[in-house]
Amino acid sequence: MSVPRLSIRGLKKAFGPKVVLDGVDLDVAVGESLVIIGGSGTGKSVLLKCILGLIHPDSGSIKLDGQELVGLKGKALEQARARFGMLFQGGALFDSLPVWRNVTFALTQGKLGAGAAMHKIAVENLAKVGLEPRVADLRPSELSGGMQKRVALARAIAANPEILFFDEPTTGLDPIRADTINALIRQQVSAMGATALTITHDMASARHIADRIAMLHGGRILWDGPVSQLDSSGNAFVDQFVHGRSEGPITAGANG
Ligand SMILES: Nc1ncnc2c1ncn2[C@@H]1O[C@H](COP(=O)(O)OP(=O)(O)OP(=O)(O)O)[C@@H](O)[C@H]1O
Repeated sequence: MSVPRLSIRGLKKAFGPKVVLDGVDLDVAVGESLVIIGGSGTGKSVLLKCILGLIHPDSGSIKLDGQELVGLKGKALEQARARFGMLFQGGALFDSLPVWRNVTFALTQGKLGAGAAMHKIAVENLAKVGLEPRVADLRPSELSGGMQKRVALARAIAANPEILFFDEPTTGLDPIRADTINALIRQQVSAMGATALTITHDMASARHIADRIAMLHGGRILWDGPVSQLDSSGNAFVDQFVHGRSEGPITAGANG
């Protein structure tokens, strides 16, 4: 078997007495789109932040192509992160910068300069997400929520990363705009041959984006399988979550 692009073993993280991750094991294969589902407060964001190196886990391992990420610092961490593209919840665009500067932010590391070349790259990436060239010169605040998400997606893909992370990519969008974003994510991930890891509690989005789904609950991955098996998982927790039932083994408020 080939080495997974991302391999997580025994990952633990607690904040004081509150155990959030309690031994997460998860592999993401090269070119696979994996979606992590789970209720509010189950630790999806904490897991993502551990992978991105924004939170230090208490123990466990996160390997990228076999290389340990936990404990990486300085240049080595920067090099690993350069392979990542990220779409943050809410877009996280800079309103003080025009759209084209936002899209090329990772390429310029926030520095100004190389204007014409960067503008061209921004326009090319905006086209990939269905936005016209004129959008490049607008400010994020002049765009609708759906357009802002597209700009954020253009920014995530602009540096041609090998691994894309999507944090609640459809939050705040109506179902039609959400579906457009899901389709664009699917399309771009395939076109780039990238590996994708998404966290969401939007089941429509999960079904659309995923090759494989993993459910985080009680600090662990309690089920993972192909999206085609989601409705026949035979797991009462997955069933309850997927169908949004209030009755079942998951109790509301259990995770804070
Ligand atoms: N820096 C922190 N300090 C203390 N507690 C934290 C910190 N970050 C997260 N937590 C706690 O960890 C738990 C998991 O939070 P997390 O944001 O990962 O949940 P989530 O699954 O992403 O939820 P949602 O779907 O609502 O975004 C929560 O109880 C949260 O309060």
